[in-house]
Amino acid sequence: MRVAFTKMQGAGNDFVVLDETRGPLNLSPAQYRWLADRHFGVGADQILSVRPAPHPGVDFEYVIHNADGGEVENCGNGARCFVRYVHDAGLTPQRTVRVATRAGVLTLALQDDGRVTVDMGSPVFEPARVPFDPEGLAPRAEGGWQRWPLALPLAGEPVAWVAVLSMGNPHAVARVDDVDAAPVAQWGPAIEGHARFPRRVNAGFVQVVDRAHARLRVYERGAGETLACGTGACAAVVAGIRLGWFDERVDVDLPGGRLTIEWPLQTQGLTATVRMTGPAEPVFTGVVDVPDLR
Ligand SMILES: N[C@@H](CCC[C@H](N)C(=O)O)C(=O)O
Repeated sequence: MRVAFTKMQGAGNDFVVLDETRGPLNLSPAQYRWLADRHFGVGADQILSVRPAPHPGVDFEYVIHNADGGEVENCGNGARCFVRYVHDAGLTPQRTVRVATRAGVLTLALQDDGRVTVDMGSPVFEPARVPFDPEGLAPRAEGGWQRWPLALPLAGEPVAWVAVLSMGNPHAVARVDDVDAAPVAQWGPAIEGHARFPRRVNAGFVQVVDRAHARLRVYERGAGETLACGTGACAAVVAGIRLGWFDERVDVDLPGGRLTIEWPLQTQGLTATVRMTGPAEPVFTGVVDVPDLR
């Protein structure tokens, strides 16, 4: 099957974007994996599909598949690329669009400077809704609220102290002294596939530089370590604000670029929504023959 695509990136987190507004491509998980493959396919961390609005009140449906072929609930860097794509491709004249995702409705706004701001919705802390099983895990005394952070035992390793929450998709955030020396390659897969997370989890490693500045690396569920993870940046900042490390606006430096995350906990409380601002850039367009993999 011949498939037209646009390659995009947001802070180095890269995507194959597919226009399915005129009909579904009905790709199989193996075909998503092929598109994401950096040797045999196009190469991407995630595949983003633009589909028609599934219900009134939204402009499009935004569907996300990880490089491993699995469909997931949310992708922050992808959301920024999504609005840039639908605007540049002439699918809408609007600079602000509302999209339906498996995690709910997101509002995406193109800024005059080319960056994009996304209202990522409210974080979710209830373990069952992450989903996460915290039963019997020891809290760190200084956590002080909702038993955060928790000691997650890793086979053959010391425990990882993780704050767990959902930004529509699941995240476990560990604070580290130096993100360059963080054990991302060892702990990332161990946390991602930990039995306490029935749908697996994205593993973030955050260094607090000061109250308005963080450094972050993320080992993503279904994609491995990426150059940036938007929902991971939101999760790390939300966790850090709740634990008293950060003020309400934080610049997060990831290996591929900077994202600015705002969460007005003090003024609006726990249901405040998280705003993420960052880049979204087209890289190239193309047409590929996708093999008939089922
Ligand atoms: N890169 C993304 C997150 C993509 C989905 C994630 N790997 C998951 O499985 O939940 C982002 O920018 O948020």
